[in-house]
Amino acid sequence: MPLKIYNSLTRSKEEFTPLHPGQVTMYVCGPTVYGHAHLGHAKSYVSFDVVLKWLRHLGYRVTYIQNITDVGHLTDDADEGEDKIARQARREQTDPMEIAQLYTRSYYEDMDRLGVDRPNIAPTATGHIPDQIALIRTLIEKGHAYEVNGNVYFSVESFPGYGKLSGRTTDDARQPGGRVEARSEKRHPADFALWKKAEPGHLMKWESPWSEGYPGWHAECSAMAMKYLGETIDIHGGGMENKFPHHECEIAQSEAATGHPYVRYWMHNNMVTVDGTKMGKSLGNFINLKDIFNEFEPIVIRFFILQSHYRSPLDFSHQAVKASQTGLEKLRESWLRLTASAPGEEDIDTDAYENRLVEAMNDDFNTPVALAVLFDLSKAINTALDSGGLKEEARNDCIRLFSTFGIEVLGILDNRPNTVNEASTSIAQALEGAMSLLLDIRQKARQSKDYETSDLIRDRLDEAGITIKDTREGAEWKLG
Ligand SMILES: Nc1ncnc2c1ncn2[C@@H]1O[C@H](COP(=O)(O)OP(=O)(O)OP(=O)(O)O)[C@@H](O)[C@H]1O
Ligand SMILES: [Zn+2]
Repeated sequence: MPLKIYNSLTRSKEEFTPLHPGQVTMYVCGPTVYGHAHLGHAKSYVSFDVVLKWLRHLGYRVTYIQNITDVGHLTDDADEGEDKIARQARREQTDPMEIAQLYTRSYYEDMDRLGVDRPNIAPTATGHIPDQIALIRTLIEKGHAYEVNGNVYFSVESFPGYGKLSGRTTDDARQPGGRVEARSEKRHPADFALWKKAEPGHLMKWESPWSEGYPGWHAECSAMAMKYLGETIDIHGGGMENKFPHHECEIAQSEAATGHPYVRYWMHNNMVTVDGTKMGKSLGNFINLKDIFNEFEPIVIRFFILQSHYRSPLDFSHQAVKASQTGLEKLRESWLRLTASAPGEEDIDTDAYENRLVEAMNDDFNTPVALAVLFDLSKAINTALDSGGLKEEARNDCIRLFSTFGIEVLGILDNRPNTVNEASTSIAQALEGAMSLLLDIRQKARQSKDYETSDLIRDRLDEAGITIKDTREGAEWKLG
């Protein structure tokens, strides 16, 4: 089965074929860096990390761009309100650039801990002002944008495709965000700002042909995506709340400027919620990743996220993450037992498991199903190991499947020594307990002159690679 992706634009699962064979261009909206990343961000970026890893596993050369929004994202979607970064700078009594840099570093720190691969290019909005100005200039030249009092707006009525992603019409959008539009200088209430003239005292501002000001939030993604990936990109991702207005506006301004389709596959992740409400910085109900990492290993959070599909909502609770932790422990134990196991006679139909894993990932990156298959496989492995071990070939295939899907693609198992050490410690403790029991039983058998039982214990342990030595202090055991 070939890879199928749910395309938000056509509202259907489509077979994936990139524009250029063997190569994929992918753009995902990055964070607005005015606070530490929260669990909602983790869902978005872990989900797209798995998309990236699976595409690379399939052999595509993927160029992955994820921007950093460090200017232009206002507190209100309707082109009003304060810049989020500037507002935070005011609160922390520092420069906006310091805020942006502080939280950019913090963001990558958290994503690294979650095992999220860094993008090939991470362009910032402030680093691409000339590109945004060039895009706006083209839109004005082509009659899709107009200037009023130093502000530039995109004219939604000039672009018939406006609304094709979100399903909104320009009439629906008459009052973006459901509010009565305050600014009357727009020709149509749904027109959105491409450039804004800076108010007095505004710190982040640049020279432009229209005014000293700053770009609207939507302009940066179009300008940077097209600069690095070309006029038509294969995959564009982001959270579903960004379909409107952000992505709708991106489509309008990009396609109006180039005359070409902007994105072939639009992908949107669903939301992390708390008691059914979206987790968000502006809503104040967020849980910082740094705080969660004090309680749970980052890999547990990654596992928790991937246990639900990227297009499903994920409700956060401590109990739910604890349950994930227990589940992950089971997988880890099987993985460790498998790698430490000696060959035996048991067989597993690993092809069947592999087919199910590939099918799950090719079915719009269905990570919960892939994880369920890994659990089934781990049960089969445990049963085989309990019955004396796996045949060499089956054992190698199982190791390959765990490495490919558990480590490389899903990133929920690792080879990090501390994890292995933690797991080995618990196995060593269990072994210690079991051995002390066996040696006690053997001692009792010897005392009652039941040499048949005591020899049986010694010989069977010997076969299992454990040597018993009788000393004056009592019996001792060692591996090998
Ligand atoms: N609760 C959430 N669940 C899933 N994805 C989210 C969530 N919150 C944000 N995202 C996604 O993270 C990316 C970065 O979002 P952004 O930095 O604008 O964060 P935000 O917390 O939504 O900010 P704000 O609350 O101020 O709107 C976007 O693609 C967004 O859709
Ligand atoms: Zn964007």
